[in-house]
Amino acid sequence: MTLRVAVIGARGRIGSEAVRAVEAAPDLELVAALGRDSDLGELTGAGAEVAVELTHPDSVMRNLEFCAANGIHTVVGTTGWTPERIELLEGWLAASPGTGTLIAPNFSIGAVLTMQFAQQAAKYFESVEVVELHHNRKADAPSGTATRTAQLIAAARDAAGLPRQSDPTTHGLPGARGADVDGVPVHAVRLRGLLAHQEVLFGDTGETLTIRHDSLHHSCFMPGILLGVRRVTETPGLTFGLENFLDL
Ligand SMILES: NC(=O)C1=CN([C@@H]2O[C@H](COP(=O)(O)OP(=O)(O)OC[C@H]3O[C@@H](n4cnc5c(N)ncnc54)[C@H](OP(=O)(O)O)[C@@H]3O)[C@@H](O)[C@H]2O)C=CC1
Ligand SMILES: O=C(O)C1=N[C@H](C(=O)O)C[C@H](O)C1
Repeated sequence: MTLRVAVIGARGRIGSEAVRAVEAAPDLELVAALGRDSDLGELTGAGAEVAVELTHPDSVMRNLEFCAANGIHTVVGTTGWTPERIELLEGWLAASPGTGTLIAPNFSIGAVLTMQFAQQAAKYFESVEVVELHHNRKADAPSGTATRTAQLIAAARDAAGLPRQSDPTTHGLPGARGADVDGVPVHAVRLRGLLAHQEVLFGDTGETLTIRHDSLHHSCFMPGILLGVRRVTETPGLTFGLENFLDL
């Protein structure tokens, strides 16, 4: 028995790679590949059991509302997650018992480990900054991965009773110290030629620690997407982060 899978955002950078990955998986069947102009009814018409959502922060909510209402499980890579959006999604899933959604800020194993290592290091260093670097066609900044990394670092520091970090910078151009994500400065670089990269910089007396991850090709996201597709059908409700499906 194969699992019937659809990809929404099928012509995009990651979506087109996901289409190929699903087609190549013997236990999965690609039953629909939707672009911006497609009718969401194609999902139900094709009998999709799982939809992989890889579109744009402006599109993702409408697509997920439709999927939840129709009992279609979703694996979501699209960024733009706020507490308000998560609450809305949880409401749609609550009204559709048995339906599961995985939101993964990053599907690559290296990025998931980067977040875990950063969380682990967070309480040992006074200073921490996140630098994310992406291709220049990216829709948003900071990246979903950098935002999640900073949130995890901040939570680890709060749990250890560490104060929010501060420095004596009082003069300069707005933005020079990056965006403030839960007290952690996050800097975003956009450069033609890059794909997706992140450095987490830690500093304390006489030493620094740099955790760096580089995504060099969209293929690095595929094992995570396929794992999500296979696991989400047996995981009702919202799961946030691929680490929940990994044995780390
Ligand atoms: N979690 C992860 O590991 C990863 C997440 N991402 C995220 O995935 C998202 C897509 O990234 P990327 O592929 O680079 O972006 P692209 O712009 O290359 O692709 C997005 C695609 O979605 C299409 N699209 C937009 N709205 C809709 C809609 N309502 N229905 C169907 N299709 C739609 C676009 O069509 P059109 O071109 O006509 O606008 C486009 O083909 C981003 O949020 C990105 O941050 C990316 C890589 C990894
Ligand atoms: O837009 C991208 O390319 C990526 N988006 C995700 C993010 O914002 O974190 C994941 C990865 O960084 C690639």
